Amino acid sequence: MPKLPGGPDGRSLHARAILGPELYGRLSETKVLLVGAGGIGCELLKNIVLTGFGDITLLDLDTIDLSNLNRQFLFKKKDVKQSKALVAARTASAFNPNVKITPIHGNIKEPQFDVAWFRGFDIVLNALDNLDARRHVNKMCMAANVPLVESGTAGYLGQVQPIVKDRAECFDCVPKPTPKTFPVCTIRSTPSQPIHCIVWAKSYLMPQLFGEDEDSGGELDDAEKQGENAQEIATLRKEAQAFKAVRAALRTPDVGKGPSAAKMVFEKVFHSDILNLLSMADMWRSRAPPTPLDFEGIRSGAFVLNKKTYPEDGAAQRALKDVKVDSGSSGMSNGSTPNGTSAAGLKDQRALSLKDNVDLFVSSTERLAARLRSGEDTISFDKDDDDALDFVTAASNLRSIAYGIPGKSRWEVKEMAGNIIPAIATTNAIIAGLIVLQAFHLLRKSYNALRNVHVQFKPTMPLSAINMTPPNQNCGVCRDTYTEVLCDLARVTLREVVEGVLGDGEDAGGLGERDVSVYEHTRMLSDPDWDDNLERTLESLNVTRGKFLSIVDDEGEFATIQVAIGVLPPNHPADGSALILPSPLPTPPPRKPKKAMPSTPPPTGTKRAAPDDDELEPAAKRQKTNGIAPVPPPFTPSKKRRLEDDGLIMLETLDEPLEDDVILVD
Ligand SMILES: Nc1ncnc2c1ncn2[C@@H]1O[C@H](COP(=O)(O)OP(=O)(O)OP(=O)(O)O)[C@@H](O)[C@H]1O
Ligand SMILES: [Zn+2]
Repeated sequence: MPKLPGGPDGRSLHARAILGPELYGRLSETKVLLVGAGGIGCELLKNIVLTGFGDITLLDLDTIDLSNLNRQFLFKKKDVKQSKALVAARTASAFNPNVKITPIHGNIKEPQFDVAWFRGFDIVLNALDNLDARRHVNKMCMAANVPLVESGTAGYLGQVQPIVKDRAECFDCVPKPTPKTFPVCTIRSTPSQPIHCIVWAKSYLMPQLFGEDEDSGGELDDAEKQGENAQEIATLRKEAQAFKAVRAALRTPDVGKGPSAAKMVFEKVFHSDILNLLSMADMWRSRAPPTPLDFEGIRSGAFVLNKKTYPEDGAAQRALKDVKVDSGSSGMSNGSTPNGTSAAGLKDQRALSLKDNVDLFVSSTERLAARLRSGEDTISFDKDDDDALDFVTAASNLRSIAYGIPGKSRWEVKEMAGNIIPAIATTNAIIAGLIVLQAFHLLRKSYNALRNVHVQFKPTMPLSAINMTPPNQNCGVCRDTYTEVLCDLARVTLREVVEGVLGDGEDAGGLGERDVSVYEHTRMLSDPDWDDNLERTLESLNVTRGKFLSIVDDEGEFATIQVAIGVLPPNHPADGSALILPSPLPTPPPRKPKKAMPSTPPPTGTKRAAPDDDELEPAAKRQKTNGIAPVPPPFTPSKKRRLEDDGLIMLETLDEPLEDDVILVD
């Protein structure tokens, strides 16, 4: 048998043969940032360590949970509650003695991970699980001009997207669907599906009882504005007011007299509130009315539906009669299930009877109340918090019973309330492999070889590789011009930064005399008619390290300049300038001139999906601020927005009939 070369080289024999000596030689020096050490992150860390990447920074904000262990194989039971980044780095370091892994237990959005920090990497690999963090890393990579490989999995599906500024779409070029929302009144008065009851328990009841004491009136104001039933809104307002008493009871030590706090909550939400809603006869003309539940009656087994009040044998009655204990899905039995077990066996997957749900409601409410009394200020839903999950399971099932909707097992509630699609280790492994392949193309600068790769549920074609699409010209992230200033935030003013970055007037080749508006994220800090903030320091405006100032040309002729805010270097002399401007100054490219309207829409083959309104437009009109404003809904100062400000009409779809004086924005 031929002898493999020994020594340190034997380990890399295959990798070197496949990658070639040039790329392989560079890997040991390549600085990689891996964001996320979860399902994909663990697989990916193993891959890059074994491939020969030599300098890896691994960042994750979380600690290890027991439920991670089925797929996040770098962790063991003894590691539960420890930092994911630290444990993953320790385990994976042992796979290859030549690797240096720097673990960071932190949030990638923290200010110290600023543009200069990102610029220190040759490539960034995302292994995240949420849109917000993904968008943040995408923007930082655009600002730092570092290639990024973005990825995600959902059950059997997965995707890898290589991103390189100006050559391909960034993560934000294509708007992402916003999570499904439901009308307030469906959730609060007229649920018809299990998910409506789960959302009610998780996002309404739980915050009302265990969250911050705040007025929920805003949501109802909005519903009213949207034309929802005024009488119903008035009833819901009264209902919300009445929460004060039960909130207080939950926070008061039980003195052993009077009804328990859990019973008070039950009677309010499953009895009185339902009676109130029933009094609105109009509402129940075309839909089955809900049934008020009777706490003592259910516990004693005496609870029966009042046929006089509910003459129709509606869905509520059917649910109450429906005894199903044989499966984990959608069953709800009426009787008690002996000793908390069922034919189905597994505790979390069994169908809960009405009495089971009442018992679970009481015990979980008491557990949560005890936590409040022992010092926890607020408790919000977390799928891994057993007390919270029990509460949401029981409360949503009780509401379902009241409304004649099928119930859900604890397991199903966890999936639905946590928006969880069960993770599949194999999909994560395939995606992690594909990320490395795309990373090689980026490191070789073989841009023509880059592909968006999808793992799909198609036995005939489980993988699809799609050619890269050029950036969306309207993208409010990658079409902007990025620059950076270093400054002493306490000394430098907004005017100094803005005028410094714009430079001289147009005669001297700068943008200095143009009318601009300045934003920090969604906050407007100044515009040509409003300069109150210009003499204020960045610190006083809460414009801190890691944030961006967006300088938007009011004429819309030049691309927006995004100024990343950094701090002065440690060796900067104390009496030195408070501001270091970029050199050369940024030169944003001109925007495409506004085109005359073509009479027909562009051919469908080249038409991009119209960006989602939520992505591009603020729900509220732009708001002037003294720097400490409430955060309005996100928006990116975009071309579309500016055109609207210019008085142009924006069309929802290209199919809308065009008026004569409308300019079509391409
Ligand atoms: N802003 C962030 N900064 C750093 N790490 C983040 C950030 N947001 C998410 N993460 C990390 O990204 C990882 C994503 O991994 P994964 O999708 O497997 O989620 P998980 O939390 O491990 O598992 P599950 O959600 O299924 O319980 C998590 O470890 C999470 O802590
Ligand atoms: Zn983009």
